[in-house]
Amino acid sequence: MATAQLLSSHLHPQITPPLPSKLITNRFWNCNTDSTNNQTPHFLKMQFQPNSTPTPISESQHNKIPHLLTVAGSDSGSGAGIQADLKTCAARRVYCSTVITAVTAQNTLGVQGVHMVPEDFVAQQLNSVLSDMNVDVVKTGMLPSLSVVKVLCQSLRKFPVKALVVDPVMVSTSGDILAGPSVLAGFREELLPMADIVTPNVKEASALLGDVPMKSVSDMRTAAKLLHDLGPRNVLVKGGDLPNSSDAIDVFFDGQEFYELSSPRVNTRNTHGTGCTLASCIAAELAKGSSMLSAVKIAKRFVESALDYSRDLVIGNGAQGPFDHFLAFKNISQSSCRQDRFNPNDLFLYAVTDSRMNSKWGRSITEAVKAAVEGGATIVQLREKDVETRDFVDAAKVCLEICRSYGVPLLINDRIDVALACDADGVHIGQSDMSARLARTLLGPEKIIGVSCKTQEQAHQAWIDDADYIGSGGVYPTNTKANNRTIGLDGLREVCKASKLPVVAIGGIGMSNAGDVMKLGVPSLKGVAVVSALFDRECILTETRNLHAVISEAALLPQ
Ligand SMILES: Cc1ncc(COP(=O)(O)OP(=O)(O)O)c(N)n1
Ligand SMILES: Cc1nc(C(=O)O)sc1CCOP(=O)(O)O
Ligand SMILES: [Mg+2]
Repeated sequence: MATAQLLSSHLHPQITPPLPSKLITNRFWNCNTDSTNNQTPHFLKMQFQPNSTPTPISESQHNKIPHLLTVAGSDSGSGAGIQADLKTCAARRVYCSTVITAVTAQNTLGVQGVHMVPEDFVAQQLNSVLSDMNVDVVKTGMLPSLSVVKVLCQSLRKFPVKALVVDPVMVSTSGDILAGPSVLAGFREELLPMADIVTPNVKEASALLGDVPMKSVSDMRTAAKLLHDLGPRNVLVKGGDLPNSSDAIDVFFDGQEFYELSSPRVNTRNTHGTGCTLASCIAAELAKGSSMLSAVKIAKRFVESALDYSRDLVIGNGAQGPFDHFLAFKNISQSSCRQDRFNPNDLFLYAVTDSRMNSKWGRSITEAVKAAVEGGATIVQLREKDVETRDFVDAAKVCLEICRSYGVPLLINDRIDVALACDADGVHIGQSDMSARLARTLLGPEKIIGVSCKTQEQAHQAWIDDADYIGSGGVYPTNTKANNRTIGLDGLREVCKASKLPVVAIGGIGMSNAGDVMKLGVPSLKGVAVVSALFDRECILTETRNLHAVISEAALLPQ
């Protein structure tokens, strides 16, 4: 049941240099190469060789889809329970099978009736799915009796899975009791010790701990620690119901560190099913291979975006309506070829374009980008300060095709509108641009957001605001950006040490000093971002290859 295999480099990032002349990076893309049909996307795997032209490798045989089993109750109104889990998994592109523990008659007014499924039939459903279907992760919701908890634990011992996510559902959003006191004992003694994460809200956390008072974030931290003592590997105490807070603050505890994850409270009546959705989204991301913290952060973003996009939806006449799991993706997931998740190692060799340099050398943006990715750039940012918006969008669309064919993410500097218009993989924003928090709201949970940070405080804020990485500099003086304050290697080291996000160094970096930057040896430092060292040169392809070789060598050296 351990999640060791799920804990990727996101939690403890290390510089992972590509092996020279070997595979640099494998990225799996959900690509539907034929935009005219709507069949299930197949996977295209890209393989990069630093000293040779990258070649796409078709992987039509790659047929395994991450698989989640939800063990929960049915909600006739479809806002919560099994139905919410199915919708979440569909939105997150994970297969979901179901074991139904109870059938509830409910709507936006409340729960009118509960029909419990006999435990031997729950056992039969569990056996049917787990004995046959290669389930990756199990997520639990409403477990209406102690005997159902016991039956589930027996099945999990017989058919171990990669991870168990326990949402200790006890009371519905409308206040109706969905699990009695005997179930509490089952949770405490049998299920929680098997869980990789438990996700109570404050009321559930309080009940699990024998009705301890829960009034503040500090109480939530204490509760997270006490719940962790009951056996689950990770605890997420959700603070959405905590009074007197403009933000929804959740406390995540992994047994060693506490993380306070905050998101703005969305003002809407449509909150029915948020707990089920959050837990099934965490489980879905774990099934895809995310680390636990990364899965939790993605799930929070997903719920926040869905609530925001559904804030004015009207379904039913009661106090608490359901929300739309798919609306958030209406505008931003039209493209069938987008990267699933941000990989911090993509920051390794970060090429940032410059329109003035392209004009000087008589090159188009697209020619420059093509040469950089062919040379081994692992991520590209279009930093085109002097280009007309219309031309920028057109060029960005072509660059996106080029980058996607090489498996390289493409970000847009400053211009969220351009990023949205061309469905780029994300944006890079500075301290005077809009906040990363607002950019996240506009771009949704999946896009990559980078923020320029010169100080530890800015790095902390970027993390709070849900950015994916920070760019830190100027490490050395530069002519590319006017009046740019230089922080030096010492300043970079300080920011990297404080940053919970992966860092890319920028400013005056080139062949002569990139090695020194990479040798800094701080785990959060993932690579170098360069403009003139690639684009203010005669042959971008050669410069990129050479710089790649230099930083690969430096990253491999012992610190
Ligand atoms: C990777 C990376 N890091 C920092 C910057 C600088 O961004 P910003 O501070 O917004 O300045 P401009 O690039 O807009 O001049 C960057 N672009 N990329
Ligand atoms: C775009 C940018 N941002 C910086 C920062 O310090 O945040 S320095 C910089 C310019 C980097 O260009 P070159 O590689 O040519 O020095
Ligand atoms: Mg900017």
